[in-house]
Amino acid sequence: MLFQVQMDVRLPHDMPAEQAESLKKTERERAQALMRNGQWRHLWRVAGRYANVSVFDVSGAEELHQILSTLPLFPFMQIEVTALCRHPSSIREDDR
Ligand SMILES: O=C(O)CC1=CCC(=O)O1
Repeated sequence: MLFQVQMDVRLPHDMPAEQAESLKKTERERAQALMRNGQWRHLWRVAGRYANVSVFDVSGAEELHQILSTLPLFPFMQIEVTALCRHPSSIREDDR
């Protein structure tokens, strides 16, 4: 199943810079591992905001929740999930 996920990152202003950089580094490593195994299909920055729009390819809501809730930045993100399905007019073979 495909899910669009919007993540808005809200790091506390008083978080020490070192801690913030460490969290971002571990988040990047985890995201790239999930991209390599195909679960995190797209990752786009929302222009002008500390937010991303992503597409996940997972078995269902439980797997998606397991992934999102274990992201290093999870405690500092507001997350919105939208289930996707194939559009009948799409000509892209990978939109499944
Ligand atoms: O910067 C973000 O939008 C949060 C994030 C998700 C994956 C990653 O590497 O950073």
